Amino acid sequence: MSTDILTELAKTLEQRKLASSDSSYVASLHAKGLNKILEKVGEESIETILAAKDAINSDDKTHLVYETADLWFHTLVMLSHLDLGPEDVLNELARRFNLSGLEEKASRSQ
Ligand SMILES: N=c1c2ncn([C@@H]3O[C@H](COP(=O)(O)OP(=O)(O)OP(=O)(O)O)[C@@H](O)[C@H]3O)c2ncn1[C@@H]1O[C@H](COP(=O)(O)O)[C@@H](O)[C@H]1O
Repeated sequence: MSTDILTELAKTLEQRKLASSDSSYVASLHAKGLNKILEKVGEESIETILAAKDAINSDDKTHLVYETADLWFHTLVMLSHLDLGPEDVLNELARRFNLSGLEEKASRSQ
């Protein structure tokens, strides 16, 4: 489920590169260009940091999850704009995980 949604969302983001910017937020970001997309990544990063600071003294971490989703979403738009996708980042994380030997340790402990 979790990686499926990344894959499906990435497909939609790719399609939005060719869509009209009138009715699509993502198409409007692509049309405005990389600097606008990076501006959004920066804004969402700050909002995520502030939400994390609030979350430390709260039982309700919903706002932090919401802001993190905004941040992940805008980084996916950034990757798509540069002809990359979530699989590139997931492959890199998998490479690091395998390098560290954690995968082997995790399967032994199951
Ligand atoms: N997951 C998202 C998603 N998350 C956040 N957002 C938008 O990201 C924006 C970020 O919030 P802000 O408050 O900063 O936005 P804003 O003030 O409208 O933006 P700016 O004018 O500052 O750029 C909001 O407009 C949100 O609606 C998203 N917009 C779209 N998606 C997905 O992308 C798909 C394609 O979207 P469209 O291109 O709009 O069809 C959708 O089906 C969704 O699955």
